[in-house]
Amino acid sequence: MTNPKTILVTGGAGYVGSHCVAELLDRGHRVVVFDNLRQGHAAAVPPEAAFVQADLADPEALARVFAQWRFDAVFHFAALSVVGESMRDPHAYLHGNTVTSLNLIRATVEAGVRKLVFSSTANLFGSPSRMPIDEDEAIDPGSPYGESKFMIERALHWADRCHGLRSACLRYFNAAGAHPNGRIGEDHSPETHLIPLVLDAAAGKRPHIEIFGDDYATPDGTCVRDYIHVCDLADAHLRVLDALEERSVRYNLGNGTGYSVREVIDAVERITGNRVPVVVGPRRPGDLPVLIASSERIRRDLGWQPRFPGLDAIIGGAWAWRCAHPQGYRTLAKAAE
Ligand SMILES: NC(=O)c1ccc[n+]([C@@H]2O[C@H](COP(=O)([O-])OP(=O)(O)OC[C@H]3O[C@@H](n4cnc5c(N)ncnc54)[C@H](O)[C@@H]3O)[C@@H](O)[C@H]2O)c1
Ligand SMILES: O=c1ccn([C@@H]2O[C@H](COP(=O)(O)OP(=O)(O)O[C@H]3O[C@H](CO)[C@H](O)[C@H](O)[C@H]3O)[C@@H](O)[C@H]2O)c(=O)[nH]1
Repeated sequence: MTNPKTILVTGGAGYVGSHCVAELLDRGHRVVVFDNLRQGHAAAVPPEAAFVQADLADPEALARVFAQWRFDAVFHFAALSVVGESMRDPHAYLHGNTVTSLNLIRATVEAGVRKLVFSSTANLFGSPSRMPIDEDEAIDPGSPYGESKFMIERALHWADRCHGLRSACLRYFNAAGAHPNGRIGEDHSPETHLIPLVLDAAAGKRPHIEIFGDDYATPDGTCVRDYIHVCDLADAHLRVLDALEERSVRYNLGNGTGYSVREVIDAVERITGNRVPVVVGPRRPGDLPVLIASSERIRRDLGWQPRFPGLDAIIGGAWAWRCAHPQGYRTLAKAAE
């Protein structure tokens, strides 16, 4: 490592953030995690990272952190991020996600930090005109969650124009998998994501998986998504840091291959060797039939390419983590007592 950097990671105790922290530390960087632990886990933050438990809604807590460390960049993962919840409580998302991000952007600008990498989402593309979806697709958020992410993208646009804060907006498609080091993985409460739910059903921890609709205009009638390994997302964050010397960027991040809900269930049965009981339910409001990313732009610009592109590798890693930590981070927290 020739040039170690100091990075502030908001939401670094969460799923994607903790994998990015691991990648940063592996590459010799210094990390400060800022997380309120509303969803994240202290046990997901390794001892090599400094940890501040605080809320982005608290500008004074932010000011203290920026006064204590001199950051080279900010990685901003912290957010409310459940699409369905945002449909039931739009204010929590339109207000909560934006106010906390505006606090962070202001503190970043005031501290003279010049780079910020932001977790955006495929939910910006609620009415795609073509598949796969590239960065020129029209923005039409599919939910208040997606709208809040778009509002933050716009705030970052103006922070660049007015203050020279360079940002990368990374629109993740479906993050999945677990770190090969076996220490970190996906543990949300409540869990809403398909792969961990199907794994729970395979492990007998849930009676079945409910398929949200099998009457879509897709080959088997179930929704198709582009699952991207969480470590490939982390790698993209590291690559865009250098690109930000020049200009702000936005990239769609996926593998470019779609898998249906039934294909995910079949893969889980194959990998675990267990049967997954299935119940077909109604469609979930807000779900699109197909979401597949074109990541040609980041491949071309930065040479990014997924290291774990296959569904089996993604599910296999997630299964290994769940087998090693059947209670998720609760297992680790107990062991540390
Ligand atoms: N997981 C996905 O498939 C996916 C897809 C697209 C975009 N994203 C985005 O990526 C980011 C990370 O997603 P994730 O799945 O890791 O979520 P997560 O809930 O596991 O992690 C978010 C972390 O932020 C923390 N946090 C939330 N609000 C905070 C606040 N006000 N102050 C301080 N900390 C706060 C939580 O405690 C949690 O540790 C989110 O911004 C999400 O919207 C995720
Ligand atoms: O119990 C379940 C859970 C999910 N699904 C289906 O599985 C697919 C994937 O659902 P997830 O909830 O795992 O993921 P989403 O595609 O809804 O959402 C993901 O992508 C969004 C962008 O489109 C957001 O960024 C969000 O944070 C991220 O989790 C969807 O078709 C959903 O209908 C089921 O059939 N049953």
